This record gives sequence, C-alpha cells and structure tokens, in this order.
Amino acid sequence: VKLEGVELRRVAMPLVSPFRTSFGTQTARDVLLLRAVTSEGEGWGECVAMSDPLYSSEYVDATADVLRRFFLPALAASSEELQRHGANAVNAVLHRYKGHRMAKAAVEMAVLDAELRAEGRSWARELGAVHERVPSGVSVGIVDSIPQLLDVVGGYLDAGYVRIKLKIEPGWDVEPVRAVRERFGGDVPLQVDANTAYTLRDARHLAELDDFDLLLIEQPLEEEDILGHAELARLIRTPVCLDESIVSAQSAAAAISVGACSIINIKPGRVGGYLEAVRIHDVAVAHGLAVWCGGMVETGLGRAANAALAALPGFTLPGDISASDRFYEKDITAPLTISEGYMDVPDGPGLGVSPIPEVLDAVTTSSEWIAL
Ligand SMILES: CSCC[C@@H](NC(=O)CCC(=O)O)C(=O)O
Ligand SMILES: [Mg+2]
Repeated sequence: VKLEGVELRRVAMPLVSPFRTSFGTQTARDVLLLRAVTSEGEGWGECVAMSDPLYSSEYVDATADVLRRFFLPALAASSEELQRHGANAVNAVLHRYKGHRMAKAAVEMAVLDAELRAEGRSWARELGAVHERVPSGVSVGIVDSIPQLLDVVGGYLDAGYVRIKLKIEPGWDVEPVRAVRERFGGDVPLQVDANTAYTLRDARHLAELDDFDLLLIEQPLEEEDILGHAELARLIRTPVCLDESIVSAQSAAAAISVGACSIINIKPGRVGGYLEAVRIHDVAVAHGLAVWCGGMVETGLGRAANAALAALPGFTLPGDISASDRFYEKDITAPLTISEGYMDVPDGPGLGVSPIPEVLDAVTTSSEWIAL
C-alpha cells in the first residue's frame, strides 16, 4: 500500500462524568485521530495518549510531534517496504525510534484499517477472533463517598455489565471493596486497579483485599518494579495483573518468567499496536495466563478495534470494553452498545465503524494534513 498522506485530527470529547483514578481526574478527552490516505483508500487510527504524562510518559502533544517530525517522514522514506508489507512493516520501520508506542500504535492502526477496508476484511478476522460478541466489564472511578460509589456500581450492574473494576488508591481501597461486596454479594465479578499507587510497604494492607475474592489486583506497584510485583505476588492471594508494566511481548515474557503477574491487561496503544497485542496474547496463552482487553477511554474507533481483539481465544476475562455511553454523550461513531452484558464484535471491513462526518467536525479542534 502506498501511503500518500496522513491527517492529524484532534478532537475534544467531554466525558459524561468525571473519571478519577489514582493519578488524577479527567473530565474530557483531547484525542489525536489519524486518517491515513493510501493508494487503496482511507483508514483511521486512534492514539490513546492522555493530555498529561500521568498514566505513562506519553501525552497527546508529544505523540503528534513525534509523528510529524520522525515517524511519518520515516514511513515516507520506506515507501518500498510499506508498499510490499503494509501495516506489518510499520513497527519494523519505526523500531529504531525508542518508545512512543502509542504514536506507533496509532499509525499502524490507520494503515491496517486502510488495507483491511480495501480488502473487505474485518479487524476481527485479521487478528484471529473466534467469538461474535464479547462480555463487557466496566471501570468505576474513585468518587467522593461510599454511598455514591454504591449508586454508581448499582447503575452499571442494572445496565448489564458483567464485571466491575474499582479504581483504588491509598485511603480508598479496602472499605469501598467491602461495601460493594456487602451490598451486591460475593458473586459479582469484581477487581481493582491501583495504577501504580502502592509500594511493597503496603503489602500487608493489600493482603486485606484477599478476603473479598477479587478476580485480580491490577498494577499495584510502579510500572518498572517488575521484581516488586513478583515479591508482592508471594505476599497476597489476590492474583496480580499487570497493565502499565507490559509494553511488549518481550516484557510480557520477562514479567511472566519472574512470576510478576498471573494475568495481563492488554492495551494495544500501550504496546505499540494491535499486531503486538496479538503477540502478547500468544505469549500469555503459551504460559497458561489469562488476558483481558483494557481500555483507554477510546472513542468508538478504538472501542470497536478492542472488541475485536477481546474476541481472541485467550481473552478469557471480561475487558474494559464498555458501551460508548459509559464515557461519551455522543460518540464520533455510531454508538457501541451492550445487550445482556455483551458487545457485538464489528464484522464489517476494517474497523467496521467510521466517524460520522458531521459529528466528527463538531468536536474537531484542529486538523493538519501531512503529505508523504
Ligand atoms: C484515564 S484511565 C485510563 C487507564 C485505565 N483504564 C480504565 O480504567 C478503563 C477505561 C475504559 O473503560 O476505557 C487503566 O489503567 O486500566
Ligand atoms: Mg489499568
């Protein structure tokens, strides 16, 4: 495929309610979208980077800059390779550049979408999906009080979500979990996500969560503390799941081999793209680990791609693949919905969804065309 140019389009998407985690509170998303124009047609990519480098070192202005100054020129200079191998060549061409995996993921996604739309092939089929619909879990932010939390959780259970994930941080962990268990019972699939907020000194405290039969505790320690997670896993019974720490199939293999995790949250943007996400799935499955698909508050574009990824055989735990209306009043695509707790996996060409032009234009804050 010949890459003729890429549009960098920024959209401002207000959230339906503030989303608070251990690293901050979001009320809106400033999202970078890529529209790749190729010889075979157009494709869309979504960059999952947040506005501030608080989840990881990437942030949306930096991803636009690294695409503009390094990645897109490099792809233009490797048009031969791109013509021959398409999206499979993107990460190979960009490998010499360190990090910026969310930016790499976005351009690989846009090129892959263009190719698949042209071939009439779905994202699900390309990645190896084996299900037509996937169970939908939901991520619940930190709120001001326990009663408010119980209302929020009750609302999502009424909406049909099959798994509840609670954001936790020091001072908001054992009590909220206890309250949810007491109110909704022991059968509700329940897990927690600390986003690196604890240290090994908190091990004894985190062991108090063992009484609540959680599916997992996600990323309790900082992302580079692989050995710390292995030590923590020996001190608590709740299975340790890694998110921020797993940036590639190689780092997944390393974390698994030292016993740092028994479950992995796979996020394509964090690991450089959907193709690497499948490799991590394969490594985890080969070691007998369960994986699930995490979320980065994506628009319908990334949400649709994540639903397809979550349909691979090793994704045996519900993912953070909630309906569009969990975060957005009006999504830029036709809204993704759940019924009886499941989301249909898109089966159209490419992502299977597209931005609705007038909706996209209404939320666009900037657009920049980069000819290649
Ligand atoms: C701003 S929070 C983004 C990262 C967070 N994501 C979620 O909690 C799920 C968000 C979603 O459902 O898209 C995580 O660490 O897993
Ligand atoms: Mg997480």
